[in-house]
Order: sequence, then C-alpha cells, then structure tokens
Amino acid sequence: MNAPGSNPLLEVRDLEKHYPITKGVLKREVGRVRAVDGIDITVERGQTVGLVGESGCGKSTAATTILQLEEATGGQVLFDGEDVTEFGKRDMKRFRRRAQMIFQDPDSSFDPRMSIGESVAEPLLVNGMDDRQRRRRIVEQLLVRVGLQASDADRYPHEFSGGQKQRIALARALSVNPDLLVADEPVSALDVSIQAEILSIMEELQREFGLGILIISHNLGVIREICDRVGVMYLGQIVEEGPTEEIFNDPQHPYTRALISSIPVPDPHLSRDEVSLSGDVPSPSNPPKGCRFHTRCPEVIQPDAYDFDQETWRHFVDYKYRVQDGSLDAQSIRESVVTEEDAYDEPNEVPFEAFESRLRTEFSIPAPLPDERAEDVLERSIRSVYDGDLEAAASLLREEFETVCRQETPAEVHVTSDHRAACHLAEAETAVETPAHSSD
Ligand SMILES: Nc1ncnc2c1ncn2[C@@H]1O[C@H](COP(=O)(O)OP(=O)(O)OP(=O)(O)O)[C@@H](O)[C@H]1O
Repeated sequence: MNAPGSNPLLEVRDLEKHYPITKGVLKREVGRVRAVDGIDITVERGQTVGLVGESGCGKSTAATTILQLEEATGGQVLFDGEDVTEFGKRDMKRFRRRAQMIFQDPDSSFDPRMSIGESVAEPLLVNGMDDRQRRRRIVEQLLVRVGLQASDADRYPHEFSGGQKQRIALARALSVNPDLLVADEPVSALDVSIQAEILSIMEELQREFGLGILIISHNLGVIREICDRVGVMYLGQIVEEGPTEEIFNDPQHPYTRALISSIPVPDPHLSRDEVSLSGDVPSPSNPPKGCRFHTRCPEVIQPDAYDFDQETWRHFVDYKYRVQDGSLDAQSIRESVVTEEDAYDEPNEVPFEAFESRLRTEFSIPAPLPDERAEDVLERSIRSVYDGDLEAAASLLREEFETVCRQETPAEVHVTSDHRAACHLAEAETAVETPAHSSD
C-alpha cells in the first residue's frame, strides 16, 4: 500500500477508447464505437483489482489501452503519478518493463521454435541483460517458483499443457521484476481444476513480489477468489466498484446482482434465484440513453403512476422497445398464429383478437393489465401494430410508459466511502439513508 501522500501504482482517470466508424474513400467519420467510455480505476501496490463484465463490455480494450498497446482517445493513465499517455520513448520502455501483461491463450504467447528458457529470458534480453548465464539462472529460479523444473528451460512449448504454459507465461512476465501485472482472462481457457492452481500461484507471487494486479474476467467466481476490489463494467463504463466482499454481499447495481446470480452454485441441492438477462450487450456504437443497462435491466423503474408486478413491467418494456426500434415483426406474429391454430390458412386472415393474444403470449404480458389506463394504451398500441402502423404504436407507448432509467443518466453515488455505483435505485437509497446528500 502507499505511504501517506504517495501516489497509487496505477490510477486510471476518465479513460476513453473510441474507434472511429468511417465511410467511403475519404474515410469520413460517421460514428464511434465507444469501447471504453470514461472509466476510473485504481490499483495500489500489492492489491489485486478485478474488472468483470460480459463479453463485449470493453474489458480487453481497457487493458490494452491502459498498457498503451492502443492509444487512448481520452483520459489519463497515471503510473506512479506520471501520465503514461505523455511518455516519450525512454519512459515508455521503462513503463513496458514495469507493467507486464498475460493473455487468455497461453498457446499464442510462445514462439514454438524457441525453447522455454529462451522465451522466459526474452524480456531480460530486451531490457539489456547481456550475461547469458545470469539470464539462465534467473529463468531456472522462476520456473521452479511457478511449480516447474529448472530443466524445463530446455524443452519446447508443445511439450507443455495449457496450465503449464500459463505458469511459464507468468514466469516470463515476472522475469523483469514488474510492479504491475495485467492479466486478461488468464484462466478461462483452462480446465476448472487447473484454474484454481494458477490463481493460487498468482496470489503467492503477488504477495512475494508486492505486485499490483489488474485481472480481467467475465467470471465473477474467479474474481471473488483473488481480488481485493472489483470494478463491474457494462458497455464501456464502470457501473459499480468497491471492495470484493461488499460487492458480493451488498451489490448495488442490478447488473452486478445479475452477474452474481449466474455464478454456478457448487452444491446442486442449494439453489439460488438466477436473474436472467434478456438479449445481448447492445452495440457500443449506439449505446442506450440514460442508464445504458435499462434495455435489459430486470429492475427497470416503473413510473410512479403504476404498480405492476416487476416481471410484467420488464416484459412490457421489452415490447415497448421492440415497437420503438421497429424490430417487432407483425407479419411473423400472424404467421405463428396460422402455424399454431388450424382456424386460419393465411396470415392476413388472422383476426385482431388472435393476433393480440399471440403477441401477449410472446412477450408474457398478462391480459388484461391490472391498470385500466395502461391496458387501454397497450391495447390501442397492439391495434396499431396489427394495422401495420408501428409509428403510431411507438408514439402511444412513448408518451405513456416512460422510465427514469431511460430519461436520465444515473449519477455515481457512494454507497460507502469506497464503494460506488451508478444506478437510479442506488441513488434513491443513498438519498434516503444520508439525507445530507440530497441537499448538496
Ligand atoms: N479495433 C476495434 N475496432 C472497432 N471496434 C472494436 C475494436 N476492438 C474492440 N471493438 C469493440 O469494442 C467493444 C468492446 O470489446 P472488448 O474486446 O474490449 O470487450 P470485452 O469485454 O473484452 O469482451 P471479450 O471478453 O469478448 O473480449 C466490442 O463491441 C468490440 O466489438
């Protein structure tokens, strides 16, 4: 940890990596893929910090941008207090030694023609250690340190299993005595039985070398195993961040809750209510307005005027968004009625009642809705969909069923002094618990 007043090992501030989307021969920029869209994360010496989220949330881009393997489009990466994004050649070389990375696929990390000894020694050579025997001694010590044998230095990558190769990758990363290790899905390509071994070696090495580790994983189980702190990433942003135990025991963001609920329970007799998330992560080239998670959030907030059962409300909002983005296909609903009911031969023979009933079944929307006014608007919107006028349906729904989750971007709130989350629900709760905040 830091001496008072000294800088954290790594401090990422408002980091952005946007990829331009270009068109035509002139490569005119017509949009941006917001892969990383303003993240803050800190890694102290001797600390392990996890970055977790589904595939496509921007974790790998965050890692490569932090390490300057890709140029940031905004923000700062402070390493020991110095802004890495402004480093010249010499400082960059020093940074490249002090901050090492290991990847998911240990196979791709090695040149099959080089012996393990040569591969592990490579960073030493690049950093100017010309003494061959000294290099060899260090390599042998490191191989033993990661649970292999000194004589393995003379063998070749194909002679090792995936788990052994990941141990060798660790030995190589540590050969130059780094301060920071960034590990991108270091165990997800390995058998579950081997994963625990690699994680425990990482923990031991971290203690021994006083390393700061940033570990990236889609697997919260892995993160819980070894991290002191966790950042939960969704669509290029960190939606919740805090000490690991707090994140697991008192998750504030519905996305975190959904990820936690999907961790497999080892004992099949123990059950947990798994929160299922509908659909995939939306495209970062056109992220949803307001809270980016609202298009999939099981806890999306209802307008004050309604008191729907939450699941019904979620299904209802799914219907609304499908109407609004124009992806609801009335013809396929008619066709499915024809396929399932003998009464009709052609899609255009399907009457409104059968169409409506099929649509409600598809979206799990009960008939009628418990609220009369809502039922009236819903019914009129389904009538417009039936008539092929999605525009009219969309405008009816837009006016009636708005959620704060789409209307407003949630502010980041501090649940405790070092646990933050960006969700309207967390905002409401902290406002109740700490009234002083509301008057700020
Ligand atoms: N070079 C690129 N050009 C355009 N878009 C990119 C580029 N690299 C990544 N992306 C996009 O950025 C988003 C984030 O990708 P990234 O690989 O960082 O996510 P991830 O959370 O690490 O997912 P995974 O675990 O699948 O690698 C994705 O939508 C991806 O398609």
